[in-house]
Amino acid sequence: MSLVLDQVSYRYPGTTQGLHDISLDVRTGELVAVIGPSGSGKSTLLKLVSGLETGHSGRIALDGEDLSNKPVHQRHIGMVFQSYALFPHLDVLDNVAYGLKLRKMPAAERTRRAQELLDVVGLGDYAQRAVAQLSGGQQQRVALARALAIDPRALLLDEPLSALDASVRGHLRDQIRAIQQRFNATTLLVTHDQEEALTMADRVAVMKDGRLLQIAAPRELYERPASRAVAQFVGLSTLLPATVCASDRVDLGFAELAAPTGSRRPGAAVHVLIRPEHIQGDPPAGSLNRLTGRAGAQRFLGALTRYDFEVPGASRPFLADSAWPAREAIGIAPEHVRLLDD
Ligand SMILES: Nc1ncnc2c1ncn2[C@@H]1O[C@H](COP(=O)(O)OP(=O)(O)OP(=O)(O)O)[C@@H](O)[C@H]1O
Repeated sequence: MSLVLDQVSYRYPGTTQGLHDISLDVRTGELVAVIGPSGSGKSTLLKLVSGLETGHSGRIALDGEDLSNKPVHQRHIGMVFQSYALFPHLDVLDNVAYGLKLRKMPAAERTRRAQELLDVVGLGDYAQRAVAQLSGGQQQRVALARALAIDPRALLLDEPLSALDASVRGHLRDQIRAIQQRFNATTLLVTHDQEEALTMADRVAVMKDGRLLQIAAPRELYERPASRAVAQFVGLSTLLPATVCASDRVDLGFAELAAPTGSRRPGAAVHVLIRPEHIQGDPPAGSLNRLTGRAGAQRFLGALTRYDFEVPGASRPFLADSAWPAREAIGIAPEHVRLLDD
């Protein structure tokens, strides 16, 4: 089942907030994560796909079928929310079987199906437990089992892990991804956690102010952000204004760097993007793109130290990751100096 949004716009009545001209497709079995600052429209997007919010322009279609006039229950979409939204008066098995009961599946069959899904999420022995006796992570697995039980045409996950402890989150992230792949479920995942998005998704969509800024595979998004807004939101970096001064050089004001400038002309205003892991400490004197200065604030992160490196004249320090902070200079290979057009 492929999910297609074609020029979808939506405005909350009486406001200017909503979505503006969103086009994106989620291929069969693909997991697309939607990230963006608070208020960027991530939840609104899921609500429109699920049918919890209606009245958009443009088209939302599942395998070619327009969903616009279908009520929530006829869309056949599985949903998992941040708040587990389980029924406290039903036991675990009945929670999972709930959607099947609505769909009038015979009792014996739905018990078998619900038990099967509980086995998949590793809670086969918890079928008769009360929901309140489960941990947050277990409740979220029940919610996932319930969403999958109806054999959904698509799966919508809205911040499914954000209420959980960090230790549970990492494990459950892997589990959800494995189950999503096993079911070949076409999935939209909304998260404010970019690490979650980059690790779980086939592609990541970045939203801001109700618009889609970029959609790309995690590595592509990280290595080739389309704009400064995306670069600032995805991963850590140093971003500095610069001017192209020759076919392979940019001028930062306080120094020049060798960099691939593509087809840009001298005088073009750009921003230089440098990722922390691409900064080399104390390169040999005379090497290309060597900048002298001194290390500032340091944060020890175990395997590496993240530190600021201050270069005289620069408006902000360079952010670098390495085993040890540089003593007197940093270096950046030209291919790791990325230019973003202003
Ligand atoms: N029911 C509503 N009525 C009016 N405006 C709304 C409503 N719900 C959301 N908005 C506005 O629409 C915009 C998008 O909200 P949305 O909840 O989709 O953002 P989000 O990216 O999911 O944010 P967060 O990460 O904080 O959950 C925001 O400016 C928000 O204030």
